[in-house]
Amino acid sequence: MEAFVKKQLELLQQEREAEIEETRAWQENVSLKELQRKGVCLLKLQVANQRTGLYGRLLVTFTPKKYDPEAVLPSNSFGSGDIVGLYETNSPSEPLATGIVSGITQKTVNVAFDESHNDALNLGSECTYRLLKLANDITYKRIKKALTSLGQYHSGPASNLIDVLFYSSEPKDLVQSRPLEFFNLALDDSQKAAVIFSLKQREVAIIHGPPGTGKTTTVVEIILQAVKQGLKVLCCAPSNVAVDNLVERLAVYKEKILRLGHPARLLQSLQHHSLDAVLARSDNAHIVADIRIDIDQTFAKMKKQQGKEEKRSLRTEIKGLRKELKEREEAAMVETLKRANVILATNTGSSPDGPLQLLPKDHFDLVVIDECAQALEASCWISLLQAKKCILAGDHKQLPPTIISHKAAANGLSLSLMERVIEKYGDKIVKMLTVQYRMHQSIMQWASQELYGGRLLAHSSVASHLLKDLAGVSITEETSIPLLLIDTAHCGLFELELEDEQSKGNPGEVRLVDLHIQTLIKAGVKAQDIAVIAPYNLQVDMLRQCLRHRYPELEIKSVDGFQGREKEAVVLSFVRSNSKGEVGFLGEDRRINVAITRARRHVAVICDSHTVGNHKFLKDLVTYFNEHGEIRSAFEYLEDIVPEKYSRENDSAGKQDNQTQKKFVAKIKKSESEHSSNPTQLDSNIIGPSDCRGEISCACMHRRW
Ligand SMILES: Nc1ncnc2c1ncn2[C@@H]1O[C@H](COP(=O)(O)OP(=O)(O)OP(=O)(O)O)[C@@H](O)[C@H]1O
Repeated sequence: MEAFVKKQLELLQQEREAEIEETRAWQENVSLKELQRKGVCLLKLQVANQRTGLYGRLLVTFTPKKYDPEAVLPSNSFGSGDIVGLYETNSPSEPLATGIVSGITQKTVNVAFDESHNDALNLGSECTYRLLKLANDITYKRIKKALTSLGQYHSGPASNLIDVLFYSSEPKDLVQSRPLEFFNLALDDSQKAAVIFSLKQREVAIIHGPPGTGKTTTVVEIILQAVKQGLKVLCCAPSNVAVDNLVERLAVYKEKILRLGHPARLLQSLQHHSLDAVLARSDNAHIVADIRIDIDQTFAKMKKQQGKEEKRSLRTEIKGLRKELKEREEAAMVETLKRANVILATNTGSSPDGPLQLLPKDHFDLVVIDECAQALEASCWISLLQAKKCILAGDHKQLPPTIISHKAAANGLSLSLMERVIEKYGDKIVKMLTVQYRMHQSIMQWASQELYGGRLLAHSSVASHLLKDLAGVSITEETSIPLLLIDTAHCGLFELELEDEQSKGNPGEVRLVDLHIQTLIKAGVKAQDIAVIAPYNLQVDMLRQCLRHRYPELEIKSVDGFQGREKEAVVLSFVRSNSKGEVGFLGEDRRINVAITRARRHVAVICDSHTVGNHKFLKDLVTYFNEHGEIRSAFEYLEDIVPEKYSRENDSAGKQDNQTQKKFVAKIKKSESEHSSNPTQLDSNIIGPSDCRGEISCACMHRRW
């Protein structure tokens, strides 16, 4: 364990340095205007409104400094929960304060500033300000602290758990428990088995939930059963979205739950479960509300005051009121925390230096970590040190946590706790869910064979569902097939080669995606039921530029950004098409698994089978589509393709013994004769290579891949 802690601390340091370096590299070398263009800075803002909100914080609404009330903010990447620095326009270096974005519209951005800051904050309505997105080092500090505590842990509630997770003792024999009465009567046998197994294990149980197998459904049942047994549960996940998902699902059962975390970061519909909201409903609430009114009134008085002395005295008064507010809230906090049966937070939000420090060390009986395979192991130790037993849920066959430092990732930072422990103990501690409720069986079968030992079964409600079965969708060729591959091999639709661009784009594939989307929409499939997914951010940008204005409800995202989601139809653009046969990070099996398994009824893959065929896993995918789906050549879609030279096509067509290749040769010949007499133009509505280049140069700076 000591060796693990030492190594993790080193790797974390490398990761932190890589992140700082990345941020510095693109922030230092560019002007503020350039930063605004890249979406990470908002210039010339004015204060439209400021009030005490979000449970005692100063909430400031900023708008563009223009006299036109219709003025909108420039396009930006600000989102709820982002940490931002507030600067005066004319003072370039130090921020006046840091805050958290609590909401953003086209015309306004709301920022919540904590009490410690807003004493000093005196924002004038005539001044102009800028907001800049900042890197967050709180997460690193908390993870580091947890690792240090793990290294120094001698005795406490988590002793046995630590021994098992670091292999100095075996997971203990099962303890007997009485037959369960399930809350959710629809659970399937594999889910029931996972619930029973998890409750019986003494130190650790793992729920392996392949895509769509009801992992969260199972975790919710486990939590409800644990509470029924009188246990206090701390439930975590690496992201706010995943935690909110659990809060939403548990709330249905009217369980006593409490969500920790800055209210600005929580889904609005769930804010009433937040600690701040529960406190606001506590017996102290009236007194607290009165103090808040006093704060607002004193604040308003202070702003009108001209005299320095009076201002200072009012500021002191505000400080005193805030102190009283805090003390009263803290007293109520202990009571609220103790009353809850399930406390939910992100991994880092469960830090014992937050509200949880008010609880006794042995308060929790069970820690549940959902989406554990996507979390840094070190971040899991923040909550794990607080209980004697843990249940981990996730799927280590999907994408691991995002790591910036390739070196740190290669040396073990991307290995999740879940994967590490499964490697050691295998079936002794794992139960896999085997019935999936998302995909048509042909879509599922590929993932099952390749990654899940052929153990997945499609539930009868989804096994043969197709797009044509959806209300309002007509029966066409496209809506009647679950698997379609549009092959660009030998069509000359190469990826862009740009020296200063790390990411990849492929304009030809953008056109093919567009045409396939048009076909689906024409058949009656709703844009909101379709996702377009590409592994590269540059391609995502290009696809958005081409499609967004026509189909605002179409979701276009990177693979990594779509993990955990599903859509009726998914169109994938694999992008890579080059003479060297390079597939880059498309060669990560887990990324392809996530991409394919987002689809419920239809998945269309657009790729160059010649290029991706150089990678075994991708080649097998193409073969699978060949055997179980429909394959079309890009020639069937684009009239204006100038085929590649015969030398390249000959060599692969001879090697790959499949019908597609034969089809292509025929197509190439046909197309060649047509093209020689009928050169066509690029459709002016469709993005072409020259349109894309402008977008590339301004979108690349903040991209990892
Ligand atoms: N036993 C069941 N009977 C019917 N439907 C179920 C069952 N279990 C899960 N589902 C459905 O399957 C879908 C996926 O469930 P859930 O969100 O729990 O899965 P998940 O594994 O957490 O998802 P993801 O793969 O996105 O992580 C939901 O629509 C859920 O209602």
